[in-house]
Parts: sequence; structure tokens; C-alpha cells
Amino acid sequence: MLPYFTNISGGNVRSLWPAAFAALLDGIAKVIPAALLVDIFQTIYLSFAQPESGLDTARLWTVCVILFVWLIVSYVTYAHLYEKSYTAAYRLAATGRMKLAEHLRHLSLGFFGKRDPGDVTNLLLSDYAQVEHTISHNVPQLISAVMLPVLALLGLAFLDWKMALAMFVALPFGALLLWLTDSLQARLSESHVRAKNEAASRLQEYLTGIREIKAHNAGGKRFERLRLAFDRLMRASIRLEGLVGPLIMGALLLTRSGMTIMILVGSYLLVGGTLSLSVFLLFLLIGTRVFEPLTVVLMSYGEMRYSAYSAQRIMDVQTEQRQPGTALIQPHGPIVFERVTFGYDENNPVLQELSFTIQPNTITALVGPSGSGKSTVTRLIARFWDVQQGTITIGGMPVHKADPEFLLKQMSMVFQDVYLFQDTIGNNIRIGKMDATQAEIEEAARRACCHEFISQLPQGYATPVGEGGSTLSGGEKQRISIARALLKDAPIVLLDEATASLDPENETAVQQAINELVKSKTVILIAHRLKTIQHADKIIVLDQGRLAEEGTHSELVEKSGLYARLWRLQQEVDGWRVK
Ligand SMILES: Nc1ncnc2c1ncn2[C@@H]1O[C@H](COP(=O)(O)OP(=O)(O)OP(=O)(O)O)[C@@H](O)[C@H]1O
Repeated sequence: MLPYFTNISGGNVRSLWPAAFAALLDGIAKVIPAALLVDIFQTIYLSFAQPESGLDTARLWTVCVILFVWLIVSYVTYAHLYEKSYTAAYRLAATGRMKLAEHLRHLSLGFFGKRDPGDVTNLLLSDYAQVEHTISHNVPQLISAVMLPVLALLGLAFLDWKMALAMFVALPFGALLLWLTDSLQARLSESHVRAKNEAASRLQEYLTGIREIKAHNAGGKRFERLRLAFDRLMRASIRLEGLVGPLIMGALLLTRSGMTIMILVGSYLLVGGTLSLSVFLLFLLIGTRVFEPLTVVLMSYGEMRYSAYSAQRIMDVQTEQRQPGTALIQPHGPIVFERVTFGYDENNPVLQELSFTIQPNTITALVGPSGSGKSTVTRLIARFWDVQQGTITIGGMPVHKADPEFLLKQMSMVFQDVYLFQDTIGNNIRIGKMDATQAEIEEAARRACCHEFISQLPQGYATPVGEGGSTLSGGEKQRISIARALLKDAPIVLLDEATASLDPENETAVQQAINELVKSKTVILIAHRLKTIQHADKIIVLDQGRLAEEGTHSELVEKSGLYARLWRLQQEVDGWRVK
């Protein structure tokens, strides 16, 4: 049980205490009317059993007043419980979500590669919502509902232990049935969560790929995948409800059979003369009230089991190892690859035995056919992934020992697929330097040739950008990304096809901005158009993840190797005209 509460509270069981205490108070408050009912019953019963003493109306009035006070007390305790449990639930979920989102940022990208995108989204939204519901509803209900039967058992055992035993004798069997079905419930919950994640992933894929689906008229096929995912989710839901429901009902009936057993035992004892009628009637009265909260507990068991799996999934990610490393790299030193082998999937290397050196404050271009591993090289320098064999060092310090945050602070990056956040254009540029002034942002935008188009927008820098930058053209997004990099002004610059989406006019201007950005910096750039990298200090040519050749443009052209071939091909393409 403790691991369960540890998991649902995200490792902070103490945060559940106020809600648990409030539930306890609520449980006790609920016992009071039952006790008062017993008193009323006994007062009325005595007036019949001993008619000479008459009905004690003063006592009845007192009990009525106490009942009225109880009404107010129960309102206060319930309001307290409500406030405590909801506050605990929403606080836990909100801080937990933030903690997890922060933790995700520190994991290697390999972690995300192994999971469906819908899976991570569901983890943060639906799994937390499940846990939230358990903390706000099920746990307080459980604590408060257990109070009445426990106190009733203790009180009634004093009156007649045989009757009390008869009333609760079936309870362990009901609990046993639930316990026996535990692994089945766990399996069904797991497959339901998996189906739910798959459906979310397919839906996300369908919505993000809607442009491609329309362009290729592939709606039918993609829609079929979505339909199948929803179909699987439906079947998993039916299995979960259809199998777990009857089992819980079975446990419920078994537990409730205690009432019947008690009536049988009571009748037997009454006939035998060892039980008084008043005690028997008392047991009947209390018995009907006791099984009500137990029903609530058993009914919420399935939900709690389900949320246990959600909590486990959250804990699994929370305990996922962050990228280790505390060393501070010397960013002004050389970047050295030493026999580096790496594959996104370990059995399928995309870089093999790769060795080269990039001197500080030089421009190095990475060239090679598509899929030869150029982008992978830049991702490994930024430590988005850790290499499997060999080492990458920056200023003599192995990157796998470097503090990932510090390492990233030393790098400005411009990728071919620019992502803009759903925020203003100004704030999207500010990501490069969070404390930048408006003047600094505008200066960076000017140098990246995007100030003009931003100023022409009705809201200028305050213009909101659609998710992923959907409201801007590819070239505009790329220039904003360059402005970010200019603003960051880090000593190492990684440019992956930074000018690929620009028109010739802007390309020349941005190229000038890049020339400024890279002054006295270590630059690694990828460009398919070899013309743009002719003046690089060094060109590294990759072929199928291996080093094919390296040197300056003129050296490589003279060598008549892969680079010379690519160069000739591009010269020819440049000479083509549409007739
Ligand atoms: N996230 C990823 N997960 C799995 N495989 C990947 C991933 N990214 C790239 N790859 C694979 O790694 C290989 C090298 O890819 P990379 O993007 O480094 O090549 P590239 O030379 O930059 O290609 P391009 O010029 O087309 O951008 C390719 O076979 C690619 O399919």
C-alpha cells in the first residue's frame, strides 16, 4: 500500500496528510448520527419495554439538538475535506507535471525516440488527471468510508462479539476475491493505457500530417490506422469494464452477504435466548448503514487500481536517468572526434569509426550524400545523444562528462526544421537570451534580415506565431531562428542547412549576417549547396557514416574524390535551364 501512495503522490506522501486527516474527521463525523440513532432507538425501545417509566422526551430533544449541531459540524468537516483533498490533488498534479516536464528536458533525445509522441502527452495529461482524480475522490472516500465499519465493528463487538463477527465474517472473502483478481486488473489497466496512448498518437499523427494526407490524397489509409486505433481502444475499454466490473460486483455481494449471515445468526441466538431483541434490532439498524460505505470503497477499487498503473508510469519516467555529467567544457578549444561509432538504434550504426579535428575559431563544413550522418555529427556535438563507442572532446573534455546545460549554453544552433513556439515573434527570438532587451532583439532581427518583415506586421514583435510557426513562411522562420542564434552569441555555432529555405536575395543578406555571427567562433555548418561552403577553412566529407576525405575546397577538388564528384554534379545542375 505504501508504494501505491508513494507513487500517486509523486514520492511525496506527506502532501497527502492534510487530505487524509480531513477525510478521517469526515469519517468520524459520519459515525456520530449512527451513534445518535442507536440512542434514539434505545430510548424509544425502553418506553415500550418499560411502559411504567414512559418516553424520555428530554433525552430525545437533546439528541435532536446534537443531531442539528452535527449537521453543522459535518458540513464544516466536509468542506474542509473537500478543500484539502482538491487542493492536494491539484497542487500535486500541477507541481508533478512541471517537475516531469523539467525532467524530460534533461533526458537524452534517445528517450523520446523510443516512445510514441502520444505516450508522453498522455503521461503529462491523462495519467496525471487519473492520479488527480484518485487523490481528490478515491483516497478521501476510502479513508472516510473505512472509518464507519471499523468503529462499528469495535462498538458492536462490545455489545455482542458473535453478532459482530457474523456481520463482518464475509468481508475478508470479498477482499480476497479482489486481491486474487489484482493481476488481471493490472494487465487490463495496462493494455487499456497502451490502447489509449496508441489512439492519442495516431490522432496526433493524423492531425499534424493533415497537409501531407490532403496533398497525397492518403486520407483513407491514414484514417484506417486511426479507426483501428480507436477500435482497439474501444475493445480494451469494454474488456476492462466488462471483466473488472463483475469481479468487483462479486466481491461486493460477498461482503454484503455478511448482513444475511448476521440475520441468520441473530435469529438463531434470539430463539436460543442468548440475544436480546433490542440488541438484535440495533445490529440490523447499524448493519444497513455499515455496508453503504464499504460499497463505495469496493466500487472505487477498480479506479484506484487503474490509477496505480498511471502513477507507476509517471514514476518510471521520473526515475529515468538524466544525462550525467558535471564537467565544464572549455568552448574555445578544438572539437575532436576519436573513432566515434553511433547509431540511434545500437545495432544499426549511422556513424562508424569517425575521427576528425575541428580547430577553434575556424569554419568547418560537413558535406556528403543525404543520410551520410552530417546532422547526426552536429547532434552529437550538442550531446542530444551520447555516443556508443569512441569519444568526442571539446577543449580536451569528453562531451559525455560535460554538464549538458553548460554545454548547450556554449552553442548557437540553427536547424533546417525550425520550430517556433506559440508565442509572440519577439519572445521566440528572446529564447536565444532570456534577459535580452527589446533593442537587442531588434538588433539581432535586423542582422538576420527579418526586422523589416516583422515591423510590417500589424502587431510587430508582439505578433503571435501559430504553433510550430505555422503562420510564417519557411524562410521567415529560418531568419527568426538565425536572429535567435545571433542574440545568443555563443562560442560554438552549429548551422544545419541554415539558409536552405531562403530566396536568393535574402540568402545573400543572411549569409552576411551569418558571416558576422561566425566571426571568431568555432563553426560547424552543413550546406547541400557546395558553393556556399567553398571558403570554409576545412571541409569534412562523409559517406555512409565514415570519413571519406577532408581538406580545403581546392585540395578536395584536386583529389578527384567524392567531393570533386559532388562539386561537378552541382556545377552541371546550376547550368541547367528549363526550356
Ligand atoms: N532520430 C533518428 N532516429 C533514428 N534514425 C535517425 C534519426 N535521425 C536520423 N536517422 C538516420 O540516421 C542516418 C543519418 O541521418 P542524418 O540526418 O545524420 O543524415 P544527413 O547526412 O544529415 O542527411 P540529410 O543531408 O538528408 O539531412 C539516416 O539513415 C537517418 O535515417
